[in-house]
Amino acid sequence: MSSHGAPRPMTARPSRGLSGVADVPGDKSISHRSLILGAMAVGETRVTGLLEGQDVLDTAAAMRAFGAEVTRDDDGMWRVYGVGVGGFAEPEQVIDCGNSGTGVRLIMGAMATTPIAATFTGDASLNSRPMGRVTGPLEGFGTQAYGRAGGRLPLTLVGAADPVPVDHTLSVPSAQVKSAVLLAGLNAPGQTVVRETEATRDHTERMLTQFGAEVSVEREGAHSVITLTGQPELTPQEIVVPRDPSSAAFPVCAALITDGSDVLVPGIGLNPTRAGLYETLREMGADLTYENEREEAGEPVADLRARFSPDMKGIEVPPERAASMIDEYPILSVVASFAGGETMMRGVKELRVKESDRIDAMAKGLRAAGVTVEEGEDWWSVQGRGPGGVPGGARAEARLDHRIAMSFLILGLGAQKGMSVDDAGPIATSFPVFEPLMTGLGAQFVRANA
Ligand SMILES: O=C(O)C1=C[C@@H](OP(=O)(O)O)[C@@H](O)[C@H](O)C1
Ligand SMILES: C=C(OP(=O)(O)O)C(=O)O
Repeated sequence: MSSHGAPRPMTARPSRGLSGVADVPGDKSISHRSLILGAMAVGETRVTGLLEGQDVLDTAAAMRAFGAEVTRDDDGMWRVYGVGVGGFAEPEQVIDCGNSGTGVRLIMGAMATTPIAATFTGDASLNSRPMGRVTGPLEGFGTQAYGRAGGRLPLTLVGAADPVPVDHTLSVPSAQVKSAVLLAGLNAPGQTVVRETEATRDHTERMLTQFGAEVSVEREGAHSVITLTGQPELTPQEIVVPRDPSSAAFPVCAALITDGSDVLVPGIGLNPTRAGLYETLREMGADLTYENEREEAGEPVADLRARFSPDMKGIEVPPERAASMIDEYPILSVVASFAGGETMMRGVKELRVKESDRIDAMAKGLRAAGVTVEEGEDWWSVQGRGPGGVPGGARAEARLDHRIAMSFLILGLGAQKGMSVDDAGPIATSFPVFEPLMTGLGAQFVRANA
């Protein structure tokens, strides 16, 4: 939903000795896909562990608007009664995807090859993000797109009546674009091909296979050719959503930078296309261990244990790792502020087109907190001040961006004078229990400015 309500300022006070078990919610990427593919299957898909963040709730509402029945049992299990590939009905109202790039881009793909029209909108953040990267390849199927300048939302799509499959090479490393094309390919006869030169998260490919679609992936290094055979009948599934590694990053990083901490974050999905942050933290010298490594619902999973790590050193993050940790750069820059020496992050221009320009948002807030940051279009660097060396005591702008709000609140736990954000409201889009979960570990948060 685009109405966001009054801003909710919040302050994090210096905190030490965070401890306990942090049960983070389900993976956001997998949650969106469960609802969308459930809606495109014939019959009832059941989903447990679905993330009940606003982004995913908006996708659930959108699936209802396209004709699927989506319900939640009292025990938290979600049921999706799908209408089949090509079975979407024309929505009567505008589809409001709120703050969610994943939601709107995947749903546009899912409807693009059904002969119906739909108009999409979102909040001020989403309506400023580029959509041409998705509507361009969708036009190859015969879909028509009418958006604002630069392909921005609000935007109307008219689905192709006689779709032709496409062979698309991604021009940006984006799982959202890849997924939109594959979902559109579901209702095109013949083979839809997506080629990527940098590996991005592969949840769509995995889940399409799980639902019974024919998908082949040929890999050579980071290059992949993904081929989907169109017009399958998708079989409903029982899905158990693993816990989100992108949300787990916040309690893990809080433990690393606050004196005396020891936190366990169980059952975290460690799909290699998502786990880049944890590799990076270990290279920096973080006391971070994987316990009880196992497989759950076809995804590698482990319990993460993070302890206060006063000896972390800045590193040069390999650019080829960027896609596997793209949402984690804001919180990495916070950890880098408490490490010794420089952390250099290159190949990250995609950060400029997320919910906010994340390089600019973090650079401004970190500088206000007393940290030196340099930046160029495609890179940024942070000069670490060592454990206990970050002054803090400033107020950062969240810019309708959940990850920016959470990152500065975590910074405040380790900074000398804490840290405030002007609006913690956006956190509910991806991590609705962030505040109780963190305070349960011993973090001190105060609503309104302290
Ligand atoms: O496919 C997905 O679920 C996502 C892909 C990424 O976006 P891009 O595809 O734009 O890189 C990521 O930033 C987003 O949070 C979730
Ligand atoms: C970029 C993100 O989400 P989305 O693109 O779905 O809005 C994110 O969650 O960090």
